[in-house]
Amino acid sequence: MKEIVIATQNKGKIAEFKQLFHGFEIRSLLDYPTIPDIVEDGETFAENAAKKAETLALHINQMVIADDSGLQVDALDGRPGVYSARYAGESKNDKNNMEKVLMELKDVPSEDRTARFICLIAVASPNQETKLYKGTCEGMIATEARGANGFGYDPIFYIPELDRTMAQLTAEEKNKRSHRANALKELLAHQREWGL
Ligand SMILES: O=P(O)(O)OP(=O)(O)OP(=O)(O)OC[C@H]1O[C@@H](n2cnc3c(O)ncnc32)[C@H](O)[C@@H]1O
Ligand SMILES: [Mg+2]
Repeated sequence: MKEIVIATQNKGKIAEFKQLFHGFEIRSLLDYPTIPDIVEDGETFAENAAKKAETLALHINQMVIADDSGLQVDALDGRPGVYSARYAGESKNDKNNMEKVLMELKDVPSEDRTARFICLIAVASPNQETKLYKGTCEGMIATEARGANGFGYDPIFYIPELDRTMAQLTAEEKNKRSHRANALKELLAHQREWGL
């Protein structure tokens, strides 16, 4: 089976990529435990995605994909943005991150709670220019967490058309409309360039 290496340690992302890239064997940073932590010090999703993909591609000398993603809340001027994973502190705790967003929005009326998930996928290969593919998914921030599927901010990300939060969708439903799925569609439109 063809193999795809994804520079992520996030088990939620790994599970989604396994479903999205069917027919491929998915490897991740969890399979390369000796590679030092990659510091995400970029100011944009694109910079961080490129850094993650390029760093691992150099270490293993083969093509690597990375995903840098996050939640952008309009009433918070785009926060948590690139700081989504660590919004409530270095412990990277999903529940604390969601509580912080809900607290910051406690006086914001429903019509002003618009938000989106953003995903930048970088593809890096030794001696090739890194390419970036973007996907988004529009929604609203709920007033409380609902649902147990997915990961990260999914329980507070409400999708009005479906009247459910992202965490109330099945994996299949999320993978049809998510920011990650949309970015991957862009990548797959170029898959021949990458020999996939
Ligand atoms: O860097 P890697 O190892 O890939 O894993 P990470 O969790 O640190 O990933 P990011 O740096 O891209 O941070 C993204 C954060 O944004 C949130 N996020 C991204 N995609 C999401 C999704 O599909 N649903 C809910 N939250 C998501 C979640 O809190 C992630 O931890
Ligand atoms: Mg990260």
